[in-house]
Amino acid sequence: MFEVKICGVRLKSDVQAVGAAGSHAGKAVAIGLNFYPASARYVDPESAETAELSATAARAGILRVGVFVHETPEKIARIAAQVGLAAVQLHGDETVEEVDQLFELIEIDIIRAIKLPTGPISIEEIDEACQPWLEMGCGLLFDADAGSDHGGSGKTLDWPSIRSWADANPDIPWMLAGGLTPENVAEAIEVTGAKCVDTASGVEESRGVKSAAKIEEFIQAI
Ligand SMILES: O=C(O)c1ccccc1NCC(=O)[C@H](O)[C@H](O)COP(=O)(O)O
Repeated sequence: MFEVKICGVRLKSDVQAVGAAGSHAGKAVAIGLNFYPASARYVDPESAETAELSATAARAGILRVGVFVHETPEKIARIAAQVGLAAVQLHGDETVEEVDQLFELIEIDIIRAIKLPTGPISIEEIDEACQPWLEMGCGLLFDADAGSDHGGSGKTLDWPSIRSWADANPDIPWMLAGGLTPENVAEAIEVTGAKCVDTASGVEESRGVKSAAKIEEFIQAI
């Protein structure tokens, strides 16, 4: 679907930076729009600014992924239609029943954040965390467990553990997140074999404020 997602984009200029960097590097890019009110990266789904952000991305051929934490399936479906999302990313502790209901309401992809500890973890433990979501048809995004913040922690996963799981499951597509930066993303890809990477804090000047230069460097480094 895409090779890189820059998550927590809040300004039209951020979208333009992602589009330009994607074109320079010849990469399929996506943006994450964060609809979790407690996040420093929150954008209001009802605002004219968000509609304009989404329209700017659409014109540039950039996919929009909506990030949600503990919203009702009905609200997620309404926002997805309103904003023109290509996928929704569930980053809380949503239940299988809630995700089942969401599948009834939307036809776009559902990405499940699999929040893992930052230390070494076995193939079996990762399998167990993924299994319910794979059975439902969700896409997988591996991220570092951010506790009550849910995401965007800047913490990295144990990449060799992810590689071991990926080698044991070569037919399952997945995405890598968690503390990826322009400086470490090439190594993360080399170690894990990730085909799709996601970052939020690694391309920011300060929490919630994206840097066009870091977005360019990150996408160039892939
Ligand atoms: O970014 C947030 O503030 C956030 C808050 C709550 C749930 C999810 C959130 N972000 C989701 C993402 O896709 C991030 O890119 C991912 O968690 C990695 O973040 P980082 O370690 O900062 O690159």
